Amino acid sequence: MKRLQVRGLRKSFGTTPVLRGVDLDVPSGALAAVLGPSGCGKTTLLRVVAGFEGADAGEVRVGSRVVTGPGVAVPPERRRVGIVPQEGALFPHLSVAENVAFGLPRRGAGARRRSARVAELLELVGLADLAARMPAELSGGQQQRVALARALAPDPDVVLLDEPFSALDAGLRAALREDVRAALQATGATGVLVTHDQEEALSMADVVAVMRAGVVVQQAAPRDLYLAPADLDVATFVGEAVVLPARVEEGVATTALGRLALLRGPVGDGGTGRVVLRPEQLHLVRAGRGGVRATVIGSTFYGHDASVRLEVPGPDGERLPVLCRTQGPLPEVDEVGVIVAGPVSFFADA
Ligand SMILES: Nc1ncnc2c1ncn2[C@@H]1O[C@H](COP(=O)(O)OP(=O)(O)OP(=O)(O)O)[C@@H](O)[C@H]1O
Repeated sequence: MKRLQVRGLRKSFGTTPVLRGVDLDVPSGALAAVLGPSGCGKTTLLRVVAGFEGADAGEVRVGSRVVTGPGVAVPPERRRVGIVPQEGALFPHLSVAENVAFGLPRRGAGARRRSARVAELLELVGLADLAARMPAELSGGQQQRVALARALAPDPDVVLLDEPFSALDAGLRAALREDVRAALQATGATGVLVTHDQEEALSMADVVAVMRAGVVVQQAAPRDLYLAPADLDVATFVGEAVVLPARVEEGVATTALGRLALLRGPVGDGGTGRVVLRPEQLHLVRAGRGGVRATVIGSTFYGHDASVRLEVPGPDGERLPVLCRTQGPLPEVDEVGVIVAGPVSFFADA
C-alpha cells in the first residue's frame, strides 16, 4: 500500500503534446478516478505510470520511490504496478488459473505459494469455480474479473484500471464496480481508474481528477467536485447542470430563477457571469403557489425519477432552458413554479 504521486508530467508524441504537466496525488490505499473526454490523455498517463511509455519531463513516485523521472525509468515489471486493460487482454491459450498465475514467481519458495495465491485471488473476484475455464468460455464481465485477479496476484502497490467496464452492459457494470472496489480494498492496493463516465467516477472513487487537454484541471473528493467545480467546463462535465446568466450584488446572484445564495465567498459587486445549479436543487410547485413561473416544454420518465424540461424568461426577454429532476408526478400543465434549494456556484465572465 503506497501513495502515488505524479508531478509535472509531460509527454509528446512527435510534435503533439499529449500530457502537458499532469499533477495527481492518490493517497495510500485510495481509489482515484481520472475522468476526462476522449483524447485528453488518460490512457497515456496510465501508460507512463505503468512504465510502458517514458516521460519528457516530470516525475512519478510510488511511495518514496521515483519510478519515472529525470534519468530514471524503472522497467514496468519492477514498479510493483499492476494494470487492468480495457478488454480482451487475457492470454487466450491459458486457462483462468494460468492467466492469474502469469505474473507470479515460477521458481523457488514463491512458486510453492503460487496455486494458493491463485485460489485466493479467484475467490476474491468471485470466480473460484472457473479456474480451469479458457478465456473464450467466459462472459465479458468474468474476463474483466480474471484480468483484475491477474493484476492483483503479485500484490502490487498500485493498480491501474483503464476503462475496465467499457464493454459491459449497464447492469453488469454496476455489479462489477462494487466488486472491483471491494477487491481493491481487500488487498489494500492504491488504485487509479480511468473513465469517461462521470457517474462511474463519482460513485466509485475516493478522489476524482478531471483531465482536460493533457492537464488535471481539478482533483477533489466526488462530493466537493460536484458541488464546487473549479470552472464552468468541470461543472457541466461532472453532471447535469443548469447554467444561467447572473449578476452579483451584495453577495447574492440575481438570475432568471430569482436571487440565489452563492456557494463560495463574496464576489465583487456588479460582477456578471454564470451560475450553475444541479437539477435536483430545483423543486416544482403549482403555478401561482410561489417560486419563479416556468413553461413546461417536456418530460422524460426514467423509472427511479424523471426529468422535466422547462423554460424561464431571461433578462433580455430570451427563453432560457432549465432542467429539473422530480420523483413526484409529472406536470400535466403548461406552467409551474420553480423553487431553488441550496447555494449555487458562480463563475465570473472572463
Ligand atoms: N503512441 C502514440 N503515438 C501518437 N499519438 C498517440 C499515441 N498514443 C496516443 N496518442 C494520441 O494522444 C492523444 C491522447 O490519447 P489517449 O489514448 O491518452 O487519450 P484518452 O484520454 O485515453 O482517450 P480515450 O478516452 O478515447 O481512450 C490522442 O490524440 C492520441 O491520438
